[in-house]
Amino acid sequence: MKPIQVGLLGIGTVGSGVFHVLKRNQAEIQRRAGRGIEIAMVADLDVARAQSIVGDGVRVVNDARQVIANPDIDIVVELIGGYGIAKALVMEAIDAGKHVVTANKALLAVHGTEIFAAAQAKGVMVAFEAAVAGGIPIIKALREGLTANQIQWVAGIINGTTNFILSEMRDKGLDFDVVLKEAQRLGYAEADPTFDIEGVDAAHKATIMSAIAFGIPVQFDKAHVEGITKLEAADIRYAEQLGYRIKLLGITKRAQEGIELRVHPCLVPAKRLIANVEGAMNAVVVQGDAVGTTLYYGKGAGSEPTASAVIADLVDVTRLHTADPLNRVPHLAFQPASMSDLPVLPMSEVVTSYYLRLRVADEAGVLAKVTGLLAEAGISIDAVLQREAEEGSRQTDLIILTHSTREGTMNDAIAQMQGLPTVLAPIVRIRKEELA
Ligand SMILES: NC(=O)c1ccc[n+]([C@@H]2O[C@H](COP(=O)([O-])OP(=O)(O)OC[C@H]3O[C@@H](n4cnc5c(N)ncnc54)[C@H](O)[C@@H]3O)[C@@H](O)[C@H]2O)c1
Ligand SMILES: N[C@@H](CCO)C(=O)O
Ligand code: NA
Repeated sequence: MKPIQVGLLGIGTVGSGVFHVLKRNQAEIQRRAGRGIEIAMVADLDVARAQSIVGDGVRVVNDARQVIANPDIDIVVELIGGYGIAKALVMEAIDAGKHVVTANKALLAVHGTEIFAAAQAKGVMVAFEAAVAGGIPIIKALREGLTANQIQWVAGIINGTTNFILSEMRDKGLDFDVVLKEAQRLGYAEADPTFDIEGVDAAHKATIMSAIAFGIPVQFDKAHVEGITKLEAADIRYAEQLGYRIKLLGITKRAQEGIELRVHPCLVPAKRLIANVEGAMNAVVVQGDAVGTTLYYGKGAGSEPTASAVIADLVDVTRLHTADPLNRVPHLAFQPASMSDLPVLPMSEVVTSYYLRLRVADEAGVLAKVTGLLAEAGISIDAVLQREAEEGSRQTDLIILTHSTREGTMNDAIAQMQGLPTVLAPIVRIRKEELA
């Protein structure tokens, strides 16, 4: 049988990895797919660079629409990125009856509902393993491997750039800006690195996992998004002293009244495996009612790790190309007619535990006032760490770890404590998850 014909839109970091791995492992991949997979055409704005990657045997154009219009192309792989031209091209490819493979989490988190509906109507597949945690097969695990389970929660380190920054700051005492530059140099960061450091990239990925875990539409606009730019070195140190590490986590949870969907820095017990995931590595923990806790670990970014996921999708699409469109694995794991309308909860309804740091006057009775306000709010305390005032200073840090409470309740309690004359600076609050 003729190899399935693939058109690549964009041959940068990920696209070139796809080309090289497909070439290197061609025979093995064909044995798995049951059919050859051939990159027949490439579109990139930089035609000369693209041609130098693929050699003379592959046609390179600068207009992606020529790939979509080519009747010989069966699968279009979108590796341009962003919500702009990439969205138009993906919709046009679907409209032209092509299957689509993409690594573009931003696109799917924001426009996924429209894209999956169009693909469903047209009877084509949109595959996106590379969009979440790069090479880690987390989409496959959630959608297929864990399909027997009621998923209870998913929590992950799903942005390599920020995990790299936190690791380097902690281990080497380097400054944020220095480490960010290094992450960019190493190719981990997004084209616009604010997406990484402000938690947006992780929220894109958490949004996609949330949809698959709970059978809800993708709703990036409902996600709570906080990055690492406001984290202070003092909190990283105090967390360590209390037996925790601070990680930027993407979390989605099934709660009583709806679904939690949030990205923020989080204290995690240092003894958990995920707390020891360092550098640019990613890890996702999934809790299912039947399977219990499972952990997925690996490279969430980079040329060949991401290509590994793109090619897995190419193999899946190749295998399923001839299958009954109504009997394929559904895009969001649940049958389109069986999606749930459980709401994504506002952050005030999220239930979690907290680390609080208060800069307080070093005088008698402060601790009693603060703990009194927490007790009045019904928030119970897990641990307290009071620093000795530094020589010559009349201020000190008071660190409190709490048990679980509603975020709205905590907001009110923080406002009350902030009003105390002995609380001298804005209270630092970092959420905490035991993840067990
Ligand atoms: N780099 C990673 O580690 C990684 C990991 C997971 C997912 N992703 C996602 O994969 C996608 C690609 O990322 P990348 O790192 O390879 O980006 P990149 O910038 O290295 O490559 C993008 C390529 O697209 C080309 N391009 C831009 N506009 C084009 C257009 N209109 N028509 C044709 N080509 C065009 C560029 O010339 C470039 O070669 C993004 O959605 C990204 O979020 C990347
Ligand atoms: N910028 C992303 C790339 C992989 O999606 C990261 O740092 O994880
Ligand atoms: Na993946």
